[in-house]
Amino acid sequence: MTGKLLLVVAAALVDEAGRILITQRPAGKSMAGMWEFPGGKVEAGETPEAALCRELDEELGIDAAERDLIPLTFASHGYEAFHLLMPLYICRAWGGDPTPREVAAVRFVDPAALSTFEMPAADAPLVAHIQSAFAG
Ligand SMILES: Nc1nc2c([nH]c(=O)n2[C@H]2C[C@H](O)[C@@H](COP(=O)(O)OP(=O)(O)OP(=O)(O)O)O2)c(=O)[nH]1
Repeated sequence: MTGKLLLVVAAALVDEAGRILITQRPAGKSMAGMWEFPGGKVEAGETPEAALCRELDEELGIDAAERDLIPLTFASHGYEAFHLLMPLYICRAWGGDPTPREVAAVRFVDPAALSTFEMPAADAPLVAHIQSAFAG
């Protein structure tokens, strides 16, 4: 492996209609304009669940409880500069309305439509997993 292992946590927020929330990366960041699952890096001394609740608040202004984060799957992907390890949680309950804060845009989309959005390479297996798990 070249580079370091980077631990990032992410959530698939699911609304009552079964749609999944994705956020758009803002200009100035790596992979700007791409769509992804909300989340971010786990900081030193933080649990993955605490990091995810913090990121959901910072990025979307929503209040999620750790007990409402259900492990779904994970991504393990080698980027040029680092290897990404990213647990993905499902979350169906939170407080507040998701509002773009540190992200360019927020959308709820049908699982089948997820593949029409440009997402980071690491996310392809996650999208496939969600689509098969949510196939109606
Ligand atoms: N939140 C999130 N990050 C993802 C996804 N897929 C994926 O490859 N990533 C990568 C992008 C970033 O390199 C890293 C998340 O870091 P971050 O969101 O906390 O930090 P950042 O955008 O400021 O990172 P960067 O500009 O330094 O690359 O994980 C995803 O679905 N959601």
